[in-house]
Amino acid sequence: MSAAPRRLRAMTTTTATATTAIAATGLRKSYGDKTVLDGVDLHVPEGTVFSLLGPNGAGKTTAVKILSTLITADAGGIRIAGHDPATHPDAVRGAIGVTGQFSAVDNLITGEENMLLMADLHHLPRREGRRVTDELLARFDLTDAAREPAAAYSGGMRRRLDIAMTLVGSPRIIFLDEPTTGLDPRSRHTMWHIIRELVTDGVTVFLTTQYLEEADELADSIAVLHGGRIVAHGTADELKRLVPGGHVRLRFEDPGAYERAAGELRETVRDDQALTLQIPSDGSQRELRAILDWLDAADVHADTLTVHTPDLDDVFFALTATTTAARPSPKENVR
Ligand SMILES: Nc1ncnc2c1ncn2[C@@H]1O[C@H](COP(=O)(O)OP(=O)(O)OP(=O)(O)O)[C@@H](O)[C@H]1O
Repeated sequence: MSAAPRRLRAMTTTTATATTAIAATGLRKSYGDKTVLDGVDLHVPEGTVFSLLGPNGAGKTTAVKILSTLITADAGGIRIAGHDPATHPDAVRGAIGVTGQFSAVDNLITGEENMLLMADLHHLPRREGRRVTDELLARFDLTDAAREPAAAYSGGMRRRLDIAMTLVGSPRIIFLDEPTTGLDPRSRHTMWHIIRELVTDGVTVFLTTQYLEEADELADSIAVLHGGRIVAHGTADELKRLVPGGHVRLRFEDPGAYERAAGELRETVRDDQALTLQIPSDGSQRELRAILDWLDAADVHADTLTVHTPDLDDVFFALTATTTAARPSPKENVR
């Protein structure tokens, strides 16, 4: 985990009086007889990264659309940068930027033209628009490609241009709806770097993501949306403490040693194909020593021993288990 979120976490937990950038209470939204948001409360202090997690169809985009004035809630109170979107939508729009799953980039014109168009939309004087465009294109490593049509950009470049366009209006709050979906690992890391820089500049980031690792890396605070409600809320570390799942994994190359160990050890989860045993453990030195002592005493030789502490994936799948299919990660492919 990076140093920046830790620093921010410490800051947000100690600064109880921090100004609130985004607040929602009792947010409700239904489409026909389908209730998507069923009384959602959110609180995001200024200058922090908040991540809304939830399985597909949980209502994350709906929440972003409501908070960013694109649609209205059926009920609930909202304050964005101190403004009520129901009564002062323009004030809210002036304070926020939104980068959705569907890009605002016009593929038929160049990156530079997209930026200048955005500067015009924000009524920036010509020279100021030019300056901001050049500065942002340089910041997002797009200067060399500035005069190429956006259609020729890679997915990562287009996503960077999209965020650069959002920043033309200098928003203090940015909604990023799945900003790294479909990006390769390198582009994803670049995006994470951009998000961290935004926060360093004091911008508040509201992030929805399908990648738990992304929330773990970036977010000061995480809420899990499920069944229309926030089912858990806290820092990544707080959420990880909610679920058991720590274990030590022993892997054997010799089937005989594996069988002997499996026969002796109680409370293990066997994987007969991979010849691994999973022993519940908090990963403490005391428990590891006990396992090693037992292996020595039983004269059993494990080829590898790895310690697994619960991660956000464990939390997510535990909290959203009722409608989410079995966890696909190969590391959970244990019988
Ligand atoms: N305009 C609409 N009319 C009817 N139903 C809608 C509308 N918009 C969203 N929904 C439904 O509301 C639910 C929540 O959708 P939403 O897009 O907010 O979920 P999400 O958490 O962002 O999902 P994903 O991760 O797949 O993007 C879904 O069941 C969706 O089909």
